[in-house]
Amino acid sequence: NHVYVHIIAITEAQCGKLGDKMNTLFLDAQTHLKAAFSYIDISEDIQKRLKYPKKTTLVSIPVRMDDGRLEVFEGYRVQFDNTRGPTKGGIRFHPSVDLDEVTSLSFWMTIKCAVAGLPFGGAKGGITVDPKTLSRLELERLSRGYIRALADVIGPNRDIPAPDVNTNSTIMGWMAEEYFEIVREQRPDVITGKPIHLNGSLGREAATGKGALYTLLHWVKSQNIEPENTRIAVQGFGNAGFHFARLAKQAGFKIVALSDSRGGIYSEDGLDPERIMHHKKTRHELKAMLYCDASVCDEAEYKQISNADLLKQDVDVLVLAALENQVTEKNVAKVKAKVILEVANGPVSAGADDILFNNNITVLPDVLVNAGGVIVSYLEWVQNKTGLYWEESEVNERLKFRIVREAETIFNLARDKALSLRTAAYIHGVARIAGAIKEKGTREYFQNG
Ligand SMILES: NC(=O)C1=CN([C@@H]2O[C@H](COP(=O)(O)OP(=O)(O)OC[C@H]3O[C@@H](n4cnc5c(N)ncnc54)[C@H](O)[C@@H]3O)[C@@H](O)[C@H]2O)C=CC1
Ligand SMILES: O=C(O)CCC(=O)C(=O)O
Repeated sequence: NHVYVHIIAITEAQCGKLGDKMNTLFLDAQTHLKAAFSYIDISEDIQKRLKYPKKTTLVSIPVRMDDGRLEVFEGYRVQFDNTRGPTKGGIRFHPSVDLDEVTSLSFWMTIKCAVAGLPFGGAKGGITVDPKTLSRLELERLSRGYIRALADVIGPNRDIPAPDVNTNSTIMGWMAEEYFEIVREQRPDVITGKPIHLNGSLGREAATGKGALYTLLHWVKSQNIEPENTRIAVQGFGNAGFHFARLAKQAGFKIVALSDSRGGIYSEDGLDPERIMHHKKTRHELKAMLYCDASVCDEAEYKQISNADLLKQDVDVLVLAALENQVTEKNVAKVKAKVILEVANGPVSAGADDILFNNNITVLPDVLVNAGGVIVSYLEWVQNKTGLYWEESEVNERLKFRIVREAETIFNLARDKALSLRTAAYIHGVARIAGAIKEKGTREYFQNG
């Protein structure tokens, strides 16, 4: 029965019916594609091609648990489109991972890699698991099992995974090592986001947050706004949210609210993300800051807020750096921020996005804002392929150059055509994908076999 459900799910994903059946994220994500199509001269064939994931793989991963039990986990890898190059995208470990979510994330990766001008298509993977319930050895066995199950599907010139929610450089290191064992060859270019000691790139850890900051800085400059006069609330205090908050404070912005999955804190005087991360690491929750002695923390007054409260803060910029569908038609009316910075993938639903546009709230879109991660992953892949490793400053320069260049194009397009920044970003990315599909010739589209 279990296998049967998997086969049905794959068939439906391949037939593009996934959205209709599950009626959720993938269908919502595709709305932006439709909006972009109306501004581009793009054939019906190409439009149709972009609605279907190219390849969907579902695997079961048996793991021997520490107490001797065998547990079987569900794993996914969706390779959405590889017209512009090998597919690329992270691996998520989370209880909510399912085919709908992974397909949507693989679609966003396809648009993002094109927006960033990288020679990659898009993919995403995941395992339905709460990694917090596993021991370190169970986590390693699960990570290695994922690669054993998918070794034929990924590859340095085929599909290159990377970290996403609840995965990190350590897990990428285990995965890369497992792949080397299978292919009997050292191929560091098979996975990015690896530890520095295992041929990872300097700068990858902070790249997503840093890219988001470069995009925001370019935006405030275009609007003649000073960082010092800009108050920010950040939802999500993991890899992307923490590095963004840390670097934004350094750049002069005032971070007044932060949250993680267990709740948030607010301070009118401004928060220090590095100090808060230190407390989170020792006490395992961001709110630990609330209980700590003022002499250990600092003089600021902290107030506890809920995740829902964070979204309603009267700030200049609301940064969404957690999961998808955080601002929807249900809560969008409560958003008071003037700008939303989408560091997470898909944090604003399509319906909410339209309302925000009509209310003159600027949304800086995920496919541009969080592209810093995959841009530095690309730089890691290039370094692995050439064997020549760069200084961190060189990596950061290349990241900045690329993301600011694409941001400038998108900001100009949105201004000239009076479009939302998201529609402009999709037009920019989809035009590159459509160009590649067209140049590839007609074999796939007009002939059998
Ligand atoms: N890590 C990377 O390089 C990239 C990550 N992203 C996206 O950024 C987002 C965050 O990813 P990471 O930082 O890597 O994951 P992470 O696992 O390091 O951190 C996620 C954070 O979100 C928090 N969170 C979860 N649910 C929440 C809620 N309802 N309210 C507030 N906080 C909540 C968690 O407690 C955690 O602090 C995801 O959408 C991911 O796809 C995008 C591009 C690259
Ligand atoms: O670094 C990468 O290859 C992909 C990161 C990712 O999963 C994302 O941008 O959502």
